[in-house]
Amino acid sequence: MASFSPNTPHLKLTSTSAAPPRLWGWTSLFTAHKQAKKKQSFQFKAVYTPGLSLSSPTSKKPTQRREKNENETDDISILNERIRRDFGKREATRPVMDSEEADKYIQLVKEQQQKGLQKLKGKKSGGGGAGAGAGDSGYNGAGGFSYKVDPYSLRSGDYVVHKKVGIGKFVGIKFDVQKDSTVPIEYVFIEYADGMAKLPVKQASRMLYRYNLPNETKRPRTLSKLSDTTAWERRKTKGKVAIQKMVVDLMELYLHRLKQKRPPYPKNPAIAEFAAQFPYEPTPDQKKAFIDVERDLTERETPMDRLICGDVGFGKTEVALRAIFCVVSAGKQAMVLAPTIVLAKQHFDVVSERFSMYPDIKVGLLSRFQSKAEKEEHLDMIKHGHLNIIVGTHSLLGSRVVYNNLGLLVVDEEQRFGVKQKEKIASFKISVDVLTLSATPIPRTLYLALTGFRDASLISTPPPERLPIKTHLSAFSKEKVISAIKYELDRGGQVFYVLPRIKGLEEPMDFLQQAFPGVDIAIAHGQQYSRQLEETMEKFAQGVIKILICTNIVESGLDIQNANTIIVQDVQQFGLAQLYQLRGRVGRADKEAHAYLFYPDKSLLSDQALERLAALEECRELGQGFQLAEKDMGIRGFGTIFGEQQTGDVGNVGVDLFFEMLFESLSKVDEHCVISVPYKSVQIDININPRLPSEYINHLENPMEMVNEAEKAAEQDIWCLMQFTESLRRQYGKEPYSMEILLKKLYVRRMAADIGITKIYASGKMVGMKTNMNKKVFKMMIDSMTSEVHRNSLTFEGDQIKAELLLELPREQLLNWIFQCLAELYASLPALIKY
Ligand SMILES: Nc1ncnc2c1ncn2[C@@H]1O[C@H](COP(=O)(O)OP(=O)(O)OP(=O)(O)O)[C@@H](O)[C@H]1O
Repeated sequence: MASFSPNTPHLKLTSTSAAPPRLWGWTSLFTAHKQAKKKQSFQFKAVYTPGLSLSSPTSKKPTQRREKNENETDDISILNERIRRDFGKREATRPVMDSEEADKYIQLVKEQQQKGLQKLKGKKSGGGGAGAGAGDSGYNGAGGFSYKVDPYSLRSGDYVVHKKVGIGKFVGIKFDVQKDSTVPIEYVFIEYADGMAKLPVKQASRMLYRYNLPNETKRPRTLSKLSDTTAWERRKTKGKVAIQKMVVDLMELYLHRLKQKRPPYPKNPAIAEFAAQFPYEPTPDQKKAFIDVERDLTERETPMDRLICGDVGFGKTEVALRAIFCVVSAGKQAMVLAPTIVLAKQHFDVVSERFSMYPDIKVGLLSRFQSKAEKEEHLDMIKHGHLNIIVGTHSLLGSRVVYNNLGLLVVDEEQRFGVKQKEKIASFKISVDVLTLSATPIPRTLYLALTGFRDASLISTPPPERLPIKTHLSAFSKEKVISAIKYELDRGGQVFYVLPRIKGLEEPMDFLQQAFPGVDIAIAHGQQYSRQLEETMEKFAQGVIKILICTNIVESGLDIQNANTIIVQDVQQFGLAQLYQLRGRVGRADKEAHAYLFYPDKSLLSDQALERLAALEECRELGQGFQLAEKDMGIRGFGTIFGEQQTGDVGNVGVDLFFEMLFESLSKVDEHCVISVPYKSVQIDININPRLPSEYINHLENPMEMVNEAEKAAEQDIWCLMQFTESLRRQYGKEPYSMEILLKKLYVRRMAADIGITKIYASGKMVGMKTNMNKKVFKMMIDSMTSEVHRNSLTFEGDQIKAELLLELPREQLLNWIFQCLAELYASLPALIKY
C-alpha cells in the first residue's frame, strides 16, 4: 500500500538541504520540480482512498472539506495569517534573546524606569508646571499613576468612566439621605444607558475618570449599562491587552537595540567650540538634551535612538546640529530627513549657516527642485563622501542614495512620514545613530514613566524672552482680518494667512490686494510647481513677501522669526493638534505674536467644535501645549513613542483610564514573561498518526523527505513551519485532511513549545497542559483570547492549564480542539516578553 505514517521510524530521513534557516530547504527542494509539476493541477475531489481514511466518525468530514474551493481559508491559513498580522516582520528581525541576556537588559530597563517613577513621586500632587498632568493626575504611590477625576471639577453633561461600570454621563452632585440614616451625604449622579447611578462622592473620587477621546470627538458611541457590565469588562480587557502589547513591543525593540554595537565617538574638544558659536544662552532643557545626546554618541556602544520632544519653537534644532557636528567631525556623514521640501530647504539653510565657519564640512540638499543633472551630481558626491551633511525629504531613503560612511540620521517629525518610509527609518536604527525631533508634545508624566523604555529628552521650557501667543477666536470678518494685518505690517512684520483648501486661496488674495496695494502678497501650496514654491518660500523667508496665503503646508517646523501674525480662516476644518502647530509658526522670537482663528458663523459650529476651539484659546500660555497634549492630543504623542497606535484602543476606555492602565503595565512589564521550551521536549500524549492517501503520496515528489522537512521546519520555529505549509500548498494545492491533521500536530507541538507547555494529554473529557508559566501570564493569555468557548473552558491549577470539554472527543477532533485552543493562547504572545 502506498501509504505511510510519518511516525514510522524507518521513514525518518536526514535532509540534505543546506539552505539558510529561514528560506530553508523546502522552497529549494520544490523549485527544481516546479515546472514539471505545474502542468498537473492536483485536485483532491473524491479521491480519498477508503483504505487510507481514518477510522473515527470524523473521517466523513474530510470529504466535505476536500470539496471546498482550494482558496478557501482553513484553520492553518487563518492561524498563519493571524501570526503574520500580530507579529509582523518584527519577529523575523528580532531574534529571541537567551534568558540570561534578556534578564540583564530587563533589569537595566527596570532600573532606569525606577528613576523616572522616583521623579514622578516628587510630583505627587499632580497638576502644575508645564505638562505635569491633566490637572487631576497624581502618583498613587504603588508604582502607578492615577488619572482619576475630582468629581467636583466635573460639569453636568461631561462623560465619565467608572472603573467597574463603564461610560456614563455626569449629571451632578446632590445631598441625599440614605434609607437607614438621617444625615444627608453628597452623592454623584451618573446617567447610564439603562438608568441613573448614585455614588457617594468619596467612592466616586476613587473610581471615576474623565472620558476623553484622543481625537476631536468627545462623545462616546454608547453609554454603558448598569445592569450588565460584561460589555464594559470586555472593552477594558481589550484595552489592557492592547496596552500590554504596546509596552512589550517597546521593550523588545529597546532590548534588541541594546544588542547593536558601534564604537563610541571620540570626545572632540572642537564640539565645545562649535557649541560656543550658538548665539543664545541655551535653556536648561536644551542643555540637558545636549548632554543626553553627547553621552549617547561618545559614551555608549549602542547606536543612539533618541527622541527630542519639545513644543513648537522651543529650540530642538540646535540639539540636532550639535549631534551632527559630533558625528561629522569624526569623519562620518549625517543625513537630515524632513517631511516636506519646504522644511528640508529651511533645515538646509540653517545647517549651512551654522556650519559656515567650517569650510571642510560640505552640506548638500537633495530635492525635487533640482534638475536631473544636479541630482546626479549630488548622488555622486554622497556616494564618494564629498558631502558630509545631506538634507532632504524621503527621497533620501530611496535605493539610489548610496552613502559613503553614514553615521547619523536626524528625522524631523517622523510621524508625518508614510508607513514604508517609517519602516526604512527603522531599518537605519540598527546600524546608524538616529535622532528624532518631534514637536508633538508628550506629557511629562508619560515621559518619566517611559524612562528606560525609550531614550527621550524633553524640552518643555521656552527660550527666554519668548512671549505667549495671543489667540483671538471669532467669526470671520474682512475688517478684522485687515486690521490685524495692518497692525503687523505697521510694525514691520509678516503674516501667514492659512486656509484649509487650495481652492479658496484666491479669494483673500483679491481683497488683500485691494486693501494693501503695493504690498507683496503670494500664494503657496503643496501642488505648486516646485521652483515656484521654492521661490515663494525663499522670498517670504527673506522678508520680501509680506503676506503668505497658504494651506497648512506651513504647519510644522517653519521658522520665520519676523512673521508674527497668523490668520486661520475656516478654523473649524482643522484638527486641534494641527491648529496648535499652525499657531506655533509665529512667536518664535521675542516679539508678541497674534493668532487669529476665524470661523464662518457661530451657528454653523457644533457646541463640540466651539468647545474644542475654546480649549485652544485657553491654552495660550507657553508650554501649555503639553497640557493640551495630555487631554486632546495625548494620542499623537503616543504615536511618536509607540508608533502607529490604533485610536480604537484608547476609545474603548478613554484617554485618562488608558494612561493609568499604561502606567500600570509599564511598571509591571517584567511579570509577563513567557519562557519557551525546546520543541523536542514537548510531549503530546494523543495517539494520532494519520495516514496519507495514496493519490497524494503519488503526487508528491519525495513524500518521505517532505514529512521529514515538515518536522524540521516545526522544530526550527513557527515561521519555518508556516513557510513550509504555504510552500506545500502553493506547489500541490490544499492538502488532504490527513495531511492537515499531520501538519496540525506539528503546529500544536511548535506552539506549545513557544508558550512554555511541556506536555499535552487527555483524560476522558479533560485536556491537561503542563506548563512553566505563572498565573499572571495565564491570565494575560486568557484576556487576549477572542474565542469565549476556549476562554471559558480553561482553568489554571498548579503547573497545568486544564480544559473541561463537554464530551469526550474522538482523537482528530480533540487535536483540532487543541490546535484551536493553542492558536488562541498563541495570540497573546505579542503581549508577553519572550525568552
Ligand atoms: N535658547 C534659545 N534662546 C533663544 N532663542 C533660541 C534658543 N534656542 C533656539 N532659539 C531660536 O528659536 C527658534 C526656534 O527654534 P527651533 O527652530 O530649533 O525650534 P524647534 O523646536 O525646532 O521648533 P519646530 O518644532 O517648530 O521646528 C530658532 O530661531 C532658534 O534659533
